[in-house]
Amino acid sequence: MRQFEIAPGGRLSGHLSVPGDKSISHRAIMFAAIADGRSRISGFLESADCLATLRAFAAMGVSHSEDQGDLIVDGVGRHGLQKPDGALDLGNSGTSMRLLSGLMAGQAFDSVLSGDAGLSRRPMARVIEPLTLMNADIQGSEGGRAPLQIRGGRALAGIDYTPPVASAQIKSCVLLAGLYADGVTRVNEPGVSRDHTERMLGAFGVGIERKGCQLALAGGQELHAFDVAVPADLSSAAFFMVGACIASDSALTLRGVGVNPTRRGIIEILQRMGADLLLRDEREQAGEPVADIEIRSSELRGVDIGADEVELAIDEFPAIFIAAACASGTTRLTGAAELRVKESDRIQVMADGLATLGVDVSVADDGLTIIGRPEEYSFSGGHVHSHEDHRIAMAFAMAGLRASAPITIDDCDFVDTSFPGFVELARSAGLDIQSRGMS
Ligand SMILES: O=C(O)C1=C[C@@H](OP(=O)(O)O)[C@@H](O)[C@H](O)C1
Ligand SMILES: C=C(OP(=O)(O)O)C(=O)O
Repeated sequence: MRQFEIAPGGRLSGHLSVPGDKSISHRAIMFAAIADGRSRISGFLESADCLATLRAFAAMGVSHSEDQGDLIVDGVGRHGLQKPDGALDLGNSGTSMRLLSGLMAGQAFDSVLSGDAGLSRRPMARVIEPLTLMNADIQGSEGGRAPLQIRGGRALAGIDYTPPVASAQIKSCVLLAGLYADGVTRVNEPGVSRDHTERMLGAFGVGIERKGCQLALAGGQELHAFDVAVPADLSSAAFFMVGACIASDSALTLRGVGVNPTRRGIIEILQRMGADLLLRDEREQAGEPVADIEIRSSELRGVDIGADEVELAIDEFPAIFIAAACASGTTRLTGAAELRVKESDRIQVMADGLATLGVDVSVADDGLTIIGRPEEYSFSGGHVHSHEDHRIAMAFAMAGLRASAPITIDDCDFVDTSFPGFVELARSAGLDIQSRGMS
């Protein structure tokens, strides 16, 4: 397993392009695969998670190729997927498993969705339940975990469903099954969640209607090829945004980052904390809002973050906690129990790492409280465990910028699930980071 070693101090500067958006890359493959015709995907994220999705469709007879750095996918149509030879191994990727479960429920053939040890610990009852209501035959192993066994050839029926938590993965799963169902499928969102599925289904020619918090999609619609231009991933940019805020004498521009309103909670939270952060040249790219983000060293202050903001910044909390530890005053997060069921228990694992680095932190069931240390060295050095969670590893890497001694981080191979090239990009921006050990 690779380990990161970060020498203390440093500043971040320059113009950076972080890799493509993971959520949008997954959806681009899935929708292009079941569309009629050839789609071109530029800016596709070649991370382990998205490559797992790509391999799953290749195993179902969807061919792809590369042209001038773009990914070309030859769609097979809504009913053109073929039975794969074995289980579809989705690695560490929750998005692949939950969205594919909806798609597989509508196929004529049986399938098995499996994943690595981390993915096999994550809750899948949240997709098994609505799919079962739609008359799918889907079985998890004990406690509703992967592997998922899905029987094909079922007549699915549209449902009117309210998920128990705001989740783009549950919403997208139900809508994808809805494409194969008789009648209309309705999802009532209990809170705002990222809307990439709705935007991209629309771009592929699917009629999907929103009335307030309800989405409605009629079954039986065909998708038509579309060229997707994937923006840079705000969730990857988040580490550099926080790094530039907390390091002295720093100024970064992050180019072409997705700033979808259902995803940009971190921008609002950092601005509320006093970050010197500006969006430049806001524009639209293949149906998604994009901007350049300029960010400079900032004197941050602690804030309260409540349930209504959680899903808008769901993957950015590890980075936000690092910012909070460098702020003056206290940051309190509530309503964030969902963080406990990501690649790791991101509340406990971050709290443990922060405590190791000398930060005063207390944990509640649904959040945590961090008492910031705005002094020059907000963190001591120390040895932090990422628990095989990419976002934990990258967040603690940025803590090195305000540490008094070296920080080492375990289990960093998983960074490749979302951010291949993180170490090289961070070094080019000024972080003194080394990656050691075998992958
Ligand atoms: O739909 C997606 O692409 C994702 C949705 C989020 O999960 P939930 O929707 O379950 O909160 C997020 O944590 C995940 O990284 C990607
Ligand atoms: C939660 C994440 O991804 P997934 O659910 O796709 O594993 C993430 O990338 O932070």
